[in-house]
Amino acid sequence: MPSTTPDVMISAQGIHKAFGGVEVLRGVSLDLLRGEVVAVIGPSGSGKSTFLRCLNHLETIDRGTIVVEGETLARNDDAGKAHYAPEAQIRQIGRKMGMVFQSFNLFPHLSVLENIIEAPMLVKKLKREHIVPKAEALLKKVGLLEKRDAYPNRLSGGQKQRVAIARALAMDPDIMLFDEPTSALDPELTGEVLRTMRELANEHMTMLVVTHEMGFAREVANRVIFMDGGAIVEQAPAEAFFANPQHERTQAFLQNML
Ligand SMILES: Nc1ncnc2c1ncn2[C@@H]1O[C@H](COP(=O)(O)OP(=O)(O)OP(=O)(O)O)[C@@H](O)[C@H]1O
Repeated sequence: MPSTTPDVMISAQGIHKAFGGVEVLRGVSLDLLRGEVVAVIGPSGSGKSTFLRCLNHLETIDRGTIVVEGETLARNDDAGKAHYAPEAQIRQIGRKMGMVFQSFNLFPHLSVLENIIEAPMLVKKLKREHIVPKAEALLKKVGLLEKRDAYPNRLSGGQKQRVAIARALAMDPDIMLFDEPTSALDPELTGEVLRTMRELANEHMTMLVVTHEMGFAREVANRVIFMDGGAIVEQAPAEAFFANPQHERTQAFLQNML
């Protein structure tokens, strides 16, 4: 049974997903708790991004249950196939989660400020004068207020990613999902993005982070999940995970990464 207590922000149970007959998620289950920072690590192709994208309905699942803050996004029907909530409910559930992508996905034809206020105005129907001060406060928070009127092509990768984080936060999500947020950045630019994420974690934002940054997983995450071959092989509190990995596949992976 999926857990629906209020402190479980996302409950995903027995998630299966195949692309063209190849199963890339083989019964993945995870409860993400309020205020938790969970890092999902694992080799390339292990299904980490696909799992994250399923939670946010960027991919549909074949089988399993996804409950977000007590609201069911998908659950198995009598035939054991995933059945989704009606479209309006899917959209409402989607708004509980902010997503940050590896490739930033900023609108190139909009200024930094316009990128941030676009969704609150279009989706939440907020008035411009209401959302602009908030957008400016978010830009200040990510250290980019002076870039308010710049266009994305004038920003570094790290700056773009911080704008993308501010943009996601402007929708007031309860949960932030990060899909390899620093993988497209030059090494010297990852620190500024990780710092912003660390600040969010310190403010007790609930975060699920697919990452190759072992330092971030070790220092910021409360819990680390290791995926391999479309399944969760091992999970533990971050300190225990790195100090004493139990599974030999985890040990081999960490040996390569650290
Ligand atoms: N849209 C898609 N169509 C077909 N196959 C896909 C699609 N998306 C992902 N896959 C495949 O699913 C598998 C899991 O991919 P996924 O991106 O989830 O892995 P990952 O663990 O996030 O890897 P990486 O760390 O390299 O990003 C891979 O074999 C990938 O090629």
